Amino acid sequence: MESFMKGIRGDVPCVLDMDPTHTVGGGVEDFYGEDRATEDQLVTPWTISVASGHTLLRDKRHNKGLGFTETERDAHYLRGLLPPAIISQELQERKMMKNLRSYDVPLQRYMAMMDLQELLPVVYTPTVGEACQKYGSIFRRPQGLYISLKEKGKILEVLRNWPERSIQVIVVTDGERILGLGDLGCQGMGIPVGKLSLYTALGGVRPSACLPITLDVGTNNETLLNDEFYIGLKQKRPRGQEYADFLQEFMSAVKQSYGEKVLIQFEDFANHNAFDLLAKYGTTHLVFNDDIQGTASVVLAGLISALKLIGGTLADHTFMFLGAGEAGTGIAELIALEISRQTKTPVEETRKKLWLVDSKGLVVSSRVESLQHFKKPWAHNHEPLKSLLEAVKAIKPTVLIGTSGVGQTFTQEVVEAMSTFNEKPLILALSNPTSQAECTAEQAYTWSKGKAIFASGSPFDPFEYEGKTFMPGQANNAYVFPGFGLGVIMCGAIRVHDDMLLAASEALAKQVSEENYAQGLIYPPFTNIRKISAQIAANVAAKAYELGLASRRPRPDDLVKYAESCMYTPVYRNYR
Ligand SMILES: O=C([O-])CC(=O)C(=O)O
Ligand SMILES: [Mg+2]
Repeated sequence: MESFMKGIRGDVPCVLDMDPTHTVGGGVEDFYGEDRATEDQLVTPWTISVASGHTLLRDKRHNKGLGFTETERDAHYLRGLLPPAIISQELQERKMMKNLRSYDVPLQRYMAMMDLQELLPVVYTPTVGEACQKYGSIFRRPQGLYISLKEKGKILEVLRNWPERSIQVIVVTDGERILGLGDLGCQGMGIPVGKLSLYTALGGVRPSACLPITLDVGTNNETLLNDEFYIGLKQKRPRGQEYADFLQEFMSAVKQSYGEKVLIQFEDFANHNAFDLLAKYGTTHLVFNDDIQGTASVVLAGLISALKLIGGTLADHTFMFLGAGEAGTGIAELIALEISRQTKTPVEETRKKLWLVDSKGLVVSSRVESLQHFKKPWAHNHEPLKSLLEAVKAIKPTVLIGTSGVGQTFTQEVVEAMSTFNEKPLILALSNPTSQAECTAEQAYTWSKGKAIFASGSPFDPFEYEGKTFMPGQANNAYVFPGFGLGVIMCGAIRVHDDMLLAASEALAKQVSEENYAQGLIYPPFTNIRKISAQIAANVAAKAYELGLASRRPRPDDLVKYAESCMYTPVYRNYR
């Protein structure tokens, strides 16, 4: 079986190629749990067979549709099962794109692409948000692995039902805070599926090595609980020990199944679990929280490159956040860390340049007793202020960052105030999807009279203001997590370290060209993302080696080349 797997995958030179013996500490080598079988412990007699004929056409990993050559049609019993034309992969892609573009409604495009996610650049924010909201009614065929409270005590067995054994990246959500849309329960599955599609499309991680997981622990969303089409458990979310035990079982089962070096990306958990999970499993597993760490790394990159446009060093600026949750505090902490490194000042000092505003107003020291633990480091000395506008006027930030998950909260007054004391106010409206953006590109440019440098989490079209075209950037964690993940797995990292996030930011910021700056862009265009991901992967891996956290030896000399050689491309392989 091993040689068979090498045979079908061996045509792309890549260390990520599944050598089933490559992991430590897990059950990877014992793919089917056969070694653990006893009279009481029964095992499933899994088999692997070579697909041909009708079965081959229905196997989405190997099917090429009309792309099968004459020889392959003979060799694989396909004669008669396909019409006679042979259509190249390139032509198939063109046909697919033409069909997709013929749909006017983005959600229809999403549904058309659900069948094809491994091969095409994928649907992401904003449509994935709508897809999650309507997942119950658009549900066609399952994607990803659903692990619900019903499977408590049996999670290891559920993992075994997944058809792939060699997993390198897991994106897991419990659906409690899907983008800025709130608790979507089990329907959050669109997010891990979408994120992993980007892992493949943007970061070149092999699709079969990606595992999307939704932990269904119920939902507190009354609409879903009363929806006859809801696909998840109809019960309220447990808190405390029951939740912690379930997560513990999951995390242990993952390690046991896939080993020490599988990357587990936490996605769209609610604040009250996200920080604790990251802290708890950060020391025992290879975990990464995209909303806290990925977003932070992308925003820091944007800030580093924005300095070329707004001048000064990071330490010269004053930052204000609306929203003191995962993204807000995550970004703030990474900026404070970078300033601390640059200025050799303790992070406790550098944090004072960053101000957070939450739903109760400015985060200040007089509120410290009642603050959630992740907000406490940001409670600076200042009189209490109730609104963002008051806070902006009092603190006069140079950079305003929206991470509130609430749309239309950067009002005209706020943007105008930012423009009175800043030559070029930097305004980042990061909440997703578009409906939750703190302001639109059009509003930022119009209200600032064309002064703002603007980027947002979800994409906005270029906007023309007084004869000039403004290009909004997309400050979305999608710039970093695919390359970051590739970097981590290609060097066999065993833990994620904050310095690896800084390394990713620096690599991304370096990719912004003079031409981009001239257009007011603080991020490089997404069209070059595979190249960018390779640079990020290389820088992250270099840092992991430097920190002694990389287990793959010897260290490749040219990490960029190595990253590129590790990237999977969806081209049809030739069959014997
Ligand atoms: O998914 C996205 O577009 C960015 C993200 O992580 C979030 O908003 O939670
Ligand atoms: Mg997210």
